Amino acid sequence: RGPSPPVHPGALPILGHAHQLYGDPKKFWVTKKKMYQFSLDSGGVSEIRLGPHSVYVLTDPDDSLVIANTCLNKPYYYDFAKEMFNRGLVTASLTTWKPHRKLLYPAFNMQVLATFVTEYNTQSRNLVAALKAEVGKEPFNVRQYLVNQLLKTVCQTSLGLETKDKSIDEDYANATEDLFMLFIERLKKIYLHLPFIFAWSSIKAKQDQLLKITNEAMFRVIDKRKVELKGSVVKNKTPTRDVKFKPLLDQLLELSDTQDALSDAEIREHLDTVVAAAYDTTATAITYALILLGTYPEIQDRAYKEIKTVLGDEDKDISKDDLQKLVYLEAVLKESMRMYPSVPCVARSIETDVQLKNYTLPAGSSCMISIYGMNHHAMWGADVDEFKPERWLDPSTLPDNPNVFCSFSLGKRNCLGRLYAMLVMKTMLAHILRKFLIISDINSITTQYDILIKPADNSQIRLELRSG
Ligand code: HEM
Repeated sequence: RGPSPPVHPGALPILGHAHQLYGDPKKFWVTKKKMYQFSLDSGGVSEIRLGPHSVYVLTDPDDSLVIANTCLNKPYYYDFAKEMFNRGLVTASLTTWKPHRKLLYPAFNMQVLATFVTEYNTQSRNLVAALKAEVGKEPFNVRQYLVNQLLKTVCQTSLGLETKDKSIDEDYANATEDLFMLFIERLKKIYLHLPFIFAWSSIKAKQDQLLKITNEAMFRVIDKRKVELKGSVVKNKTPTRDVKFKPLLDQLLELSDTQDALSDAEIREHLDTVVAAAYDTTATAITYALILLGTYPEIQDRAYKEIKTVLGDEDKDISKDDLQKLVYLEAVLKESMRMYPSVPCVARSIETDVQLKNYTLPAGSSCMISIYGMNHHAMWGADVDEFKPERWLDPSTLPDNPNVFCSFSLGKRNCLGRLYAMLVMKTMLAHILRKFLIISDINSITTQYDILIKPADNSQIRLELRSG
């Protein structure tokens, strides 16, 4: 089989590297960063061991693409989240994922997303109104504001919920966040990887309580919408409320009616997946963009001037065409997502031997594709650790290998919502920047990891009102 990749330092007999995963979310992030760095220093592939299980850490973009396109199943530790998401796209096994990705794909095309832009504007205005309470005060937790607003935005566009509808609210968001913490808890304690031990653990009991909250909330939304749609067919009325788009839920119910393609349980799993995949990732990405803009006033100034040039002085809504013209703002977002990718790694199961450039990875192992590692690869140049949105404006200053930027993952199982994410994030950022001056210091912020990377501190940014 040829040479094996270098093994990350510190492996113990039986445990492997499992003992290094212990500790709080801040320490966990420090450990993960060390693992990515070792892989980078080792030429792009290294190995860690979770007990008897080998996990290869990839930071080489070509090898990562090979894995991303040939190994389409997720490893057994994604199953920890299966009780919540099951056949939802992120956790689905290959046989379910393939037909379901085809079914959901049209719901994320530009034509559909363009109909959401008015909603993105409305939610951005609500966000700006809420943020006014923080003007002139001490640094605060802007991520929490963004989480609340983006959850509402996603509930509108995916579930058709009106703003005042509280079916999916903070309780749902908190339960989801707690569930993620439990999945991580289980990942770190390898004895809990064994289903029969996990079944008797306090984590399983807590998980069941939380799943009851999230499942019941989502089934209530589906049932209510079914009744509404039936009622409107009987009365021959248009089924949509006073919104000008068809939410994902309606599209899935239609598929279930016309093609008998999806059960209610599958619809619930897709909706939970899309909601969970959407609001926290985008909230985190905007948070880091704001912190970085607050740290570099000249970059913030350039972004502000571009917004003023494209939108003028009026407080008008931002159209899809305006969004396309905000090229510097897009560069700011891409650069902050390069430096702080909300999802720093994804994993794949290796079911048959896979030949990479220098190694053959054996069947029965798994692979961690380090998005963070590749976004910090030496291919970016000597200024890899600097926040430089300008690099995105001139293709000759970007690495030749396009896969080296992979904040939305890479290959066939990449992020289905990337276009949605870019549109909503640009709209929100533009609304925030045209109203407020952001002051922050990225160097005072520590990062923690709980599937996503997030600022560990609540003191994230300060706001001043702009005069012009
Ligand atoms: C900054 C925002 C976002 C980031 C960084 C991000 C990143 C990612 C990544 C890395 C994956 C691969 C996960 C894995 O393989 O384990 C993924 C998958 C996915 N994302 Fe996103 N995402 C974002 C926003 C969104 C939004 C807004 C939506 C929906 C509206 C969405 C829907 C999905 C779905 C459905 C998948 C599963 C795709 C599949 O397996 O076919 N994401 N995302």
